[in-house]
Amino acid sequence: METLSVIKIGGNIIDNEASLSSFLKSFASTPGKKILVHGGGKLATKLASQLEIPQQLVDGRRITDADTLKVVTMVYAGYINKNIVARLQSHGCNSIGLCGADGNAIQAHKRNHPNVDYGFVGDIDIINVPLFKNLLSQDISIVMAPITHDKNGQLLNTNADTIAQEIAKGLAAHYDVSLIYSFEKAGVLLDANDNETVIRFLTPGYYSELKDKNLVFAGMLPKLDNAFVALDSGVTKVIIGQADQLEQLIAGNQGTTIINE
Ligand SMILES: Nc1ncnc2c1ncn2[C@@H]1O[C@H](COP(=O)(O)OP(=O)(O)O)[C@@H](O)[C@H]1O
Ligand SMILES: CC(=O)N[C@@H](CCC(=O)OP(=O)(O)O)C(=O)O
Repeated sequence: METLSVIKIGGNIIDNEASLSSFLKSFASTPGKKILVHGGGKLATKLASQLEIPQQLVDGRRITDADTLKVVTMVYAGYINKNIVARLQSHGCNSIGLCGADGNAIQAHKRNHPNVDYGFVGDIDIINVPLFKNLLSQDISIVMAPITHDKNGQLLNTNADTIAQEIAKGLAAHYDVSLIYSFEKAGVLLDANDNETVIRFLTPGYYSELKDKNLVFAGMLPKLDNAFVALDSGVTKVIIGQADQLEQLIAGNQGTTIINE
C-alpha cells in the first residue's frame, strides 16, 4: 500500500514565524502523499479578544457562538489556510486548501452534549474518501482547515486534532497511514514544562495513570484521545512530537509513539 502522512501542526507553531517557516519547508520536502491539518486556536483567541468577543474552552474545545464562528471561519479557513498554501507553493509543493464544505470534504453535525452547550461545534459524520484520493493521486497535497459543514448550509467549528484523526482513520483502508501530531513540545512529557522528560511509548493504561495524576491536561487530552482512536481504527503509526523534528518523527526516532499495549 502507498504511504500517506497526515500531519497536524499546533497553534503555537502557526503563531511563531520562525517555527512555521521551518516546519513548512520540512513538510514540502517530506516524500510521499501528505495532508497537513492546521488549527490556529491561539490566533482566533487573540482576534476574538481584540473584537471583545469573550472566549471559553471546555476540555480543550472552544464554545462557539455565532460571532465566534465568524471569527474562526475567517481565521482558520481564510487567513491561515491560504497563507500556508501560498508558502507551500513557494517551496514547490503543489497544495490545495480546503475546509470541510469545499468538495463536501467533511460533513458533521452540531454537537449534542448532555451537559455543555458547545454552540456551533461539529462532530464528524463522514469524510469524502474519493475526493481525498483523487487529489492525492494527482500529487496535490491537501491543507485542511478545522471548519466542517452539516450539508444544510451551516458551518461548524471542529477541533483540529479530531479532523486529523478522522482523515487518518477514513483513509486507513486505502493507504499505509502515519498520523503525526506536531507541536512546540518534544512529545508527551512527564513534566509538561520539561522537554527532557519525553515519554517515548504511551499505552492506554499509562495514559489513564497520567490523567489521574493530572500530568496530562488541557489540549493534550483531546490530542491523546484522538491518538488512541486512530490507532484502534487501522492507522499504522501515531506519533506526537516537536514540529521542528518532522523528519525524525516520521521515522519514529523522536517524540512519543502511541501503542496499544
Ligand atoms: N504531559 C504533557 N506533555 C506535553 N504537553 C502537555 C502535557 N499536558 C498538557 N500539555 C499541554 O498541551 C498543550 C498542547 O495542546 P494544544 O495547545 O491543544 O495543542 P496544539 O498546539 O496542537 O494546538 C501543550 O502546549 C501543553 O501546554
Ligand atoms: C471546537 C474547537 O475547539 N475547535 C478548535 C479548532 C482549532 C484548533 O483545534 O486549533 P489548535 O489545534 O491550534 O488548538 C478551536 O476553535 O480552538
